[in-house]
Amino acid sequence: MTETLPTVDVSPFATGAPPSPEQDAVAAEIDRICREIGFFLIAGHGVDPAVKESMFTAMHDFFARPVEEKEKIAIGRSENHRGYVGIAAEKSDEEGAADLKESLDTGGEHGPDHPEVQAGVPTFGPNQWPDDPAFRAAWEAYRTQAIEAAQRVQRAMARALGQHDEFLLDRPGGEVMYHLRLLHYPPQETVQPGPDQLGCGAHTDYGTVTLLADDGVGGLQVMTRDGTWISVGIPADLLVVNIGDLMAIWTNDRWVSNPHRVVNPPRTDRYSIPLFVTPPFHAEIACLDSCLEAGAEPKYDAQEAGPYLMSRLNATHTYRNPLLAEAGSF
Ligand SMILES: O=C(O)CCC(=O)C(=O)O
Ligand SMILES: [Fe+2]
Repeated sequence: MTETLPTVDVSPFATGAPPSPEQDAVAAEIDRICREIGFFLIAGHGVDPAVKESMFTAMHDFFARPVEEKEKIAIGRSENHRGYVGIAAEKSDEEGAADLKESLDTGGEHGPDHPEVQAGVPTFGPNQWPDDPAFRAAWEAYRTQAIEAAQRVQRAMARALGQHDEFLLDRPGGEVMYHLRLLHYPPQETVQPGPDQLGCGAHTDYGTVTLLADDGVGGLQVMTRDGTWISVGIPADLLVVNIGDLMAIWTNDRWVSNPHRVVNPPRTDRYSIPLFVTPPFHAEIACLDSCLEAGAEPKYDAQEAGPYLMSRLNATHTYRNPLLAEAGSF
């Protein structure tokens, strides 16, 4: 069954907007939705449709290249988790089969003088670029606008949680991390899924929030709090926002980090672009007082954001974990 997720207009939280009653209404609406399902659609995100379209065009061109060319920028050549991940080189569901998707992982572009690079923080450093000048221009334009959209959402969420508006954007422990992932799911006929094999196995996201654009082909499925899988369609002018594990820890599960997965479409390719937002590498994530009901205990141990992220990447990527590859079905 395809469901329509609720839509929230986040434009009142545009960078520089003065405080307004509309903002309070947006924050209250997000709180109401995320208590039930940690997935919703956003309008008023500020991403120009032409900028999004150019990003999809550039990624189509990249994924259409021969695999040997894509492997020249393989993620295993990067010391900071950026580059190409081939088909079946990741297990989003550690217990399940390998993912039938390929990706190009990108993050902030950090030179050798960046303090976090100097400090050897493993999520900071240079990207590996496709050999295509148009790619980088399209990427820069899209990433800038997607980050602005994610910041609108983070301000609204901070307000909803009774914190000051910049709470999620300005944490001790470094810079908020924005990891832009370009994903390609080939058609079922091409990849021939094994039994229970998916484009992206069931998983929860690891960070604070994820902002997702897709090409309208469909295939994303979300598990609701009561354990039912629903298929989610994404209207062309909207983006999806979903809650990740660190936000569930911060809110003591007031907001849900839903398992979700992707099925390879029949007879057509699917392309999607998640922007993963993770708190600063050294930020301590512990249950917020505003989310702890009287007499209740925190459900989760506090986590340091970066090491939590790395533990999840180590558990799911073959290039980080040779044992995972040996475990079979890769
Ligand atoms: O491709 C999608 O729609 C979702 C991908 C996803 O869930 C992920 O990369 O974490
Ligand atoms: Fe995900």
